[in-house]
Amino acid sequence: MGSVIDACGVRHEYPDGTTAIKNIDVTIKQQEQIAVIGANGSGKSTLQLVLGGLVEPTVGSITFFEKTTDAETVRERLGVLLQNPDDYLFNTTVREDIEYGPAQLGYNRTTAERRVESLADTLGLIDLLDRPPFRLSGGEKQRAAIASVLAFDPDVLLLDEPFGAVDATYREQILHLLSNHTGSMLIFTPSVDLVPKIANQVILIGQDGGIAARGSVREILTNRNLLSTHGLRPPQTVQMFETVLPDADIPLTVEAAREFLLKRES
Ligand SMILES: Nc1ncnc2c1ncn2[C@@H]1O[C@H](COP(=O)(O)OP(=O)(O)OP(=O)(O)O)[C@@H](O)[C@H]1O
Repeated sequence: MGSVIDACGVRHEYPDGTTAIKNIDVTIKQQEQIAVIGANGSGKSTLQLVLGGLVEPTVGSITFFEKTTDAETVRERLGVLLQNPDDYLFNTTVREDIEYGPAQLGYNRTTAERRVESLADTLGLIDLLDRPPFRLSGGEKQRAAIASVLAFDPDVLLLDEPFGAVDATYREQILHLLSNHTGSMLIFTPSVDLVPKIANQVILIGQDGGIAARGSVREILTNRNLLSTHGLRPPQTVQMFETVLPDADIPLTVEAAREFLLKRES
């Protein structure tokens, strides 16, 4: 399968001399769904900016879609959601913000409106479409920002903490939208509990800003020593079952844990 992002020997230093990420050699292939986890300050957001083509690496190179190192030529194929939703919401109304993507893609008016309505409906934004984005709550802003990124229908999603300010109901809706995304997806997050629901692979960023490990969700999230070396803990279900079950059988989500317990009772 072809690669969508190929990073070779990447390092990024901020102007004050801080090295945020280093020795990054990573290939993201079509349709891979990867959670990039790491402790606070390990370099996840910087890696997202660099892999999303918004920041040039200080050293090394990024090739997009096996054809270019110039992110601007493939900008609309990369859906980058930054940590701060205010970075997306710059129009007069929420509707205009979400419509911006389909308009850029040259969709006709009816198709664009349908896309906006469908995303707004799933993300509970219908009644907020005519509001100025600055009059939204934190969670509403985050949902509007996600809608405006998904409206582009990009080939690759790079999402920094998409669930941060969002409540449980809309978290499920976002998970549902993301599970329908057929392209590649990278989710950058310090919280491991949702990872088994959204990803099938994990990249662990170490506290030195390098890739400490890459593997299946189960392989990485049941490895308590590896996680604790890099300032993280396994998901709660792993913490509950790790002394009771072998790693291969530990339920990774609450739903899987419930199923396991019900089966055991019957
Ligand atoms: N603009 C900047 N100038 C200088 N150093 C920075 C800048 N932005 C981030 N850093 C530093 O780079 C390192 C990586 O930061 P980054 O924001 O990429 O980490 P992160 O893993 O996303 O953290 P978090 O989980 O807290 O969001 C940290 O040491 C941070 O202090």
